[in-house]
Amino acid sequence: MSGRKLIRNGVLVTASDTFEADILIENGKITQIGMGVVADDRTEIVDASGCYVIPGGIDPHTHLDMPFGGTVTADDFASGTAAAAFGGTTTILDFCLTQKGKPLIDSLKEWHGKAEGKAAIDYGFHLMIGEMNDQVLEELPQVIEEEGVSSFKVFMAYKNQFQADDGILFQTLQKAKEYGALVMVHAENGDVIDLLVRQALADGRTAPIHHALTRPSILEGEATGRAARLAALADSQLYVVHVTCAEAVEQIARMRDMGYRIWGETCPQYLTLDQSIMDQPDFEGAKYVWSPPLREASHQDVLWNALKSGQLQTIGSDHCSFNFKGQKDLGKNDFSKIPNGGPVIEDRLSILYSEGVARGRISLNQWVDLCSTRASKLFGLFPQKGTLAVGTDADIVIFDPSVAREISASTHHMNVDYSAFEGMQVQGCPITVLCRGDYVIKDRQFAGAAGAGQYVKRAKYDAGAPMPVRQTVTTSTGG
Ligand SMILES: NC(=O)NCCC(=O)O
Ligand SMILES: [Zn+2]
Ligand SMILES: [Zn+2]
Repeated sequence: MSGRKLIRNGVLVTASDTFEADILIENGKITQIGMGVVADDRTEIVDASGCYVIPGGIDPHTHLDMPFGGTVTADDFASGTAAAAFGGTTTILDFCLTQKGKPLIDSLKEWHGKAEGKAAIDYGFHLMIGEMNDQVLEELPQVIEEEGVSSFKVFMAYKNQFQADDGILFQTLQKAKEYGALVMVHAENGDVIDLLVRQALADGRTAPIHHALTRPSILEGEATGRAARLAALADSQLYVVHVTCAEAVEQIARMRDMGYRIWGETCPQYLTLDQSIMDQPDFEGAKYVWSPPLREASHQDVLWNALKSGQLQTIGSDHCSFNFKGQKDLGKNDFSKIPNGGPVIEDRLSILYSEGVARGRISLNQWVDLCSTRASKLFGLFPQKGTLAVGTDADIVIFDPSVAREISASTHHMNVDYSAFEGMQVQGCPITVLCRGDYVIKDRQFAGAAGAGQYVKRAKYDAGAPMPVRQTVTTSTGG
């Protein structure tokens, strides 16, 4: 159990407030917040002068130790969660893959086995739904009630691999409404993409840029709109992961305007990188193969505006790292064989602060909401995590906005041989990170332990609480 700590002289930032106060931590919880909190001689004083003190980041979208594209992600729960902590994240929600015919509970056991003894920060799981039958229907209530897994993921893409059909998605939405869960979708039209990919390869278009060109934004918009309408029909809630483009934002905004419970996440890569980076010589573009793909630069303004106006509500990393050498090069002669995904878990908060807050695109409080609080509320972690309040877990980041640094693979802590953001100058850095009152990062050094992270059972989705606010900002469709 963590000792007593008193964080002094910092500026506390929550999703709603910014104020000067001390924070007392006892037995892993916040027990006092106020000015002039008195410390006894057993209390360690942690000085946060010149820094923001924020709730630990919650990354709602990670893939650690995940088999994909004929290989396994470079980061497991040890390296991935340590890197997350360096970046100011204290809880991740990782995607547990399932297999047809295999009990859901067995897949969850497998994912527990990957995380236990390795995770340095707290973690929970989303569960993939790839089929719908009597066994799945029977297991769903147990997954929610006993396992504390209250979010399901349905892939509308990756044909012949993870893709589910509309019937499976619709029934998952119906059951989520009935039992109190949130359905997450990877929204791209997998059938049409599969055809476009086969046509490109038959024409000899094999380079990484063709990954992006065969997954046009209109197919993300179409799938997003389809999923949102199925959710509306089921009177259920929907969370669209990794939104990349104006067409998808427009669909989400329209349905939210009508009062539907539709939520959207985007990621640092879509806010800062554009498709042109994939068209480099020497197969360099493979480093930036994500699905959905990077878009033309014009989509970035739409995404920033959507974050600012509340049309998109969360930032996930979609961390899914593969080494350039030995993994990405599986697709040297065929872009469709390049493992999809990239390393982002460590850079999420810093990029959002630097490109968002420091450049005046979002407020400090929005930064905290996007990177922590909103995910906590949507995924059944609130108020235990995602805010600074008496009685909550002491998951706390001391963030120094005055530190200027350069992102680089030579200094990052992810177990991968390149950085997607190599050379990017960022303002601000997490200095000290506490998870339930224990140091994970102290003065920018790792001070945690593999296995110290705990599994968090999550509450059911609360349909009553987070209804969308009517939007007043209109979105450009990007042409
Ligand atoms: N996004 C990506 O390219 N890889 C991770 C798997 C997914 O989220 O679709
Ligand atoms: Zn996805
Ligand atoms: Zn993902």
